[in-house]
Amino acid sequence: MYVDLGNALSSVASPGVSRESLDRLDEDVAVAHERIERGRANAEHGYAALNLPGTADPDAIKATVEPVADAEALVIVGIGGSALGAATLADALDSEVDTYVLDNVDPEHTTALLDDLPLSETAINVVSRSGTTAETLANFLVVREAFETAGVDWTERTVVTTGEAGPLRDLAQKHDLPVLKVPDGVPGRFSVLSTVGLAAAAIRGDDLDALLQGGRDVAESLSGSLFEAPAYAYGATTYALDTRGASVNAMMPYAEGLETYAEWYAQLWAESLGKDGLGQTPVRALGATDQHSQLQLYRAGPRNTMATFVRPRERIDRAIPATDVDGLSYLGDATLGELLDAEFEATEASLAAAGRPNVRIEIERVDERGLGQLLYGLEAACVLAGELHGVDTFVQPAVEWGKNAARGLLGAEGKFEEARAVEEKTRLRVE
Ligand SMILES: O=P(O)(O)OC[C@H]1O[C@H](O)[C@H](O)[C@@H](O)[C@@H]1O
Repeated sequence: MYVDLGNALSSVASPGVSRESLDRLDEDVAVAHERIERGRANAEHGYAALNLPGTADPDAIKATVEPVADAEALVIVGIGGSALGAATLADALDSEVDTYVLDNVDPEHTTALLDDLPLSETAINVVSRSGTTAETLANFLVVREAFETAGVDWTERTVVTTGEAGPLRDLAQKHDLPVLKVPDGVPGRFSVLSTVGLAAAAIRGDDLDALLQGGRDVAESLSGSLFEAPAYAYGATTYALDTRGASVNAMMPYAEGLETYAEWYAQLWAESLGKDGLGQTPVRALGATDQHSQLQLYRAGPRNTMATFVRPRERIDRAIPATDVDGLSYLGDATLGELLDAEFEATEASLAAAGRPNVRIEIERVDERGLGQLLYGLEAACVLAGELHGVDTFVQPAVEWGKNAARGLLGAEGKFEEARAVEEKTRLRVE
């Protein structure tokens, strides 16, 4: 993973960070790095996730999913950190296994998907760390029933990924389902390189070793200086820009397969850093598509936004056929990849020319190793940014509040006092 901070410097952009400020910030990076290393060494909650490239066991994962290795289709049932990592891999990597993610409880969508799937050839990977998340459990019950109605034994087609205990673990034991344990100390949004993201990847036939190798590439580069560790360079620069007014960070990969990566990043950034009145709002964008929608705002709107560009240095390319149509002949000398790269360079330069901060992240190509680098790299960047901001990166109490309110409304057992806030809503109706 390569990071270029040039367009974040105050000589280019406002807000921007001076080279001298980065040098001073590097002392804080050294302190934060020590804290992170201590957390990793003691496998503390959250920090333990940065050990996954060395602790995940790809062979055990492959062995556990073996009963569904013949699947033609895969449904991942999960939400948030229990879906977005696997969804990112599925979006980016080719597989013969058609992969679908049920991470919402829209009945029309769920019904349409189940109606279309070849259920007897379909594998289910139901994923919930807590084993209690209402959306995931509800969707799983619906999927199960669809299999039963079609006369397909769902117990033969299901792999469960969950924590040590909980309702989903109980259900798996009752039906003797293959179960993968979510490792201790790994919050959902940091779990893609564990059983949470890798079970689906294994069913799809992705190269787990290369994914973990990508993670190791970045892990090995972590050091006490942002000038030596690309992941820290990114984390420290976003922190510096945020504290200087860039409260929005638009993630804009220039690769169609990385569209879901921007979604994954949005959860990582929002849930980890949005605390104590702090945080940088993540925005999902896609190059070149969103040049034609969002870019106007980023170049000419309020000076509160930084852009993060991600691009692979190599891609499988395709020539643009020659044409003699007036004004279009220049396209015939190019490839689609060259056009996309030109759009990328032009957009980056256009923001810099307007004094708008942006950072470039590159990988060699969108493959398992490159994805391992991008995923682990942003996790390490996020942990560093959390240290610099002084927030508790690994909790999400605000999300838990809403989960409790929804469960209370549905009449779940237990005291969900948050549900009362729904009744107490302030109303000013206009009809
Ligand atoms: O894996 P689960 O326990 O089902 O949790 C799924 C998701 O639930 C909540 O929304 C949390 O805020 C997320 O961080 C978590 O990833």
